[in-house]
Amino acid sequence: MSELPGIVITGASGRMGQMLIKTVVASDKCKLVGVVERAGHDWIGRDIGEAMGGAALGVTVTDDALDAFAKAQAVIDFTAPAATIAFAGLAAQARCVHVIGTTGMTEEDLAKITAAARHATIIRAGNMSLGVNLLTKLTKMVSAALDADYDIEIIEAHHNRKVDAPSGTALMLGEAAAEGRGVKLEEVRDSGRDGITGARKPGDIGFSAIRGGDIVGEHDVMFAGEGERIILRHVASDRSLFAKGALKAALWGQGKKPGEYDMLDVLGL
Ligand SMILES: NC(=O)C1=CN([C@@H]2O[C@H](COP(=O)(O)OP(=O)(O)OC[C@H]3O[C@@H](n4cnc5c(N)ncnc54)[C@H](O)[C@@H]3O)[C@@H](O)[C@H]2O)C=CC1
Ligand SMILES: O=C(O)C1=N[C@H](C(=O)O)C[C@H](O)C1
Repeated sequence: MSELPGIVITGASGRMGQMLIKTVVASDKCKLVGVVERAGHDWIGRDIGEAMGGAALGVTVTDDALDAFAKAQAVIDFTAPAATIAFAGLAAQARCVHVIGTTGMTEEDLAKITAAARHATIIRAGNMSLGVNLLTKLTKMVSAALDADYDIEIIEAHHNRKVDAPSGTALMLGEAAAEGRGVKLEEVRDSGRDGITGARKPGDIGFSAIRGGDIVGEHDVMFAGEGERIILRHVASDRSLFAKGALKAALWGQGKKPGEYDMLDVLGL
């Protein structure tokens, strides 16, 4: 029997890190071979199962990412932009598939990811769920069918610990809406209205962000016309959704040529 692919999870103590560890441990298609946290974190050196409050898993939390990646076939990374940029170089060096869920990256960060993808298989998406990726398809379709008399507004809601806005998902949906209209999102994006903003500019795509409590992730794409509104909605109620999508991506990426892929490639949408 051939060896199961070994997976490393970065950001091991995070909300997504812990969910990903549970998902990988529960899978019979891969094995957990490493977990990485930032230098100085008090979980470094501890068994990850015990650190998470359960039974030992025989995997020690490390801050030596390259050493962990060298023993793996894939890295699943839901951390922060600066960490993800560094991991992209290390995953390429270690010849690991790099699955990136981290959001909040700048254009400059994304250019670095594209550069790393010349030598590595990178799968990146602001949302790894099947539902949201389907919603991007629907958004593009509806946007293409309607003219600019329908104002497009994207409204997202997340928990009170989220650090970036608009969410990665909202931006994916905005890109899809812009593509449907045949325009560039950066030319029509309107985020964070406040004060005397003036009337809405026709053709703009607006973004609003709600932050509160333990909301996992909710996204509406509203097409507001004269006398009607069409609203496409996705509600995530459990983070395991994202972790299962990320693991699917890590397995799908095995043996794929270096390049930048997304969840539409993984899901065949
Ligand atoms: N694409 C998707 O489907 C989803 C993406 N996300 C994104 O994933 C990211 C993480 O989200 P959460 O888990 O909620 O955040 P979190 O704050 O709970 O976890 C982030 C973890 O990364 C760790 N970290 C930071 N720098 C590091 C470094 N240099 N080395 C190793 N570990 C490092 C932190 O210590 C922390 O444990 C965010 O950007 C979020 O938007 C979250 C859910 C779904
Ligand atoms: O930070 C989160 O929690 C989430 N982040 C992603 C995003 O920015 O869209 C995906 C999901 O909505 C949860």
